Amino acid sequence: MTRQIIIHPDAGTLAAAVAARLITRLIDMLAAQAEAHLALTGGRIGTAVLAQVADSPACRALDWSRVNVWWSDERFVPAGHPDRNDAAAHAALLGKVPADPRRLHPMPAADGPQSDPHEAARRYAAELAAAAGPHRSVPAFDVLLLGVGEDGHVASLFPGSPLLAATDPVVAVRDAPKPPPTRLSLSLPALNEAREIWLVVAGPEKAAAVRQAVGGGGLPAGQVAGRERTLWLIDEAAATGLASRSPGWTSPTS
Ligand SMILES: O=C(O)[C@H](O)[C@@H](O)[C@H](O)[C@H](O)COP(=O)(O)O
Repeated sequence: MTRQIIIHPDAGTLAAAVAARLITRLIDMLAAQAEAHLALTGGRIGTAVLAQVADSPACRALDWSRVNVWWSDERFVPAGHPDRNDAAAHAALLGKVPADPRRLHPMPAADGPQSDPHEAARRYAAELAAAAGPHRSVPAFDVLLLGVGEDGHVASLFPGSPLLAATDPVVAVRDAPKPPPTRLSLSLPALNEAREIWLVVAGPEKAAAVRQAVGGGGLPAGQVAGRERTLWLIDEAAATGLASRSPGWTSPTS
């Protein structure tokens, strides 16, 4: 399993580079398999990546009809609410590509049939299991994108939360420090089923979390690892103070 830190000059370059990397990775994967499973998250840089994917001429080279799209977390608000991560993803990308609607798997909304977040979490877990294949509870996400909060959270798993020890694939979050407070999130075991996890991080306010997570400091962001590859894709500002050789990580300068 490779662990790599790749640093880009600024947030704009980072978003464009991650978009190019994602398109190429998905094209390569679809050359070897019938379908791909992509897991999206919310947040500014995550959404900026999706917008850059949509703007890339290479976007049309990807057979979107074979891409299953999941979410690693979602705000538990009514469907279509601007706070929804799937609303941001649809506006940035999914509404602009010929995706197969049957392969788009938004998390349940607060105004849906499961008005209780725990019930909604169970329903999404069932949807994941149905697509997972034998002996699995979630698909082996080919690429799972994550943003990282200033506090080192990923998806909607926050530092100190008892949900970090959850084993169910999907958890209901009631007291998220980042508004809105009620959310759904994949658990750490579900996140770590991914073949590749890409943590995309920009801004000086994230530098401390990056250093601590990469250094093994116990933050949620430091507890995710792809089964085949873990990439930290960050800009210079978020790399502030990062040792040029972080133990156990390779980087272009190493
Ligand atoms: O629902 C959310 O808000 C995201 O899932 C969350 O995990 C986000 O990715 C990070 O908070 C980083 O967000 P920024 O990139 O906007 O700082």
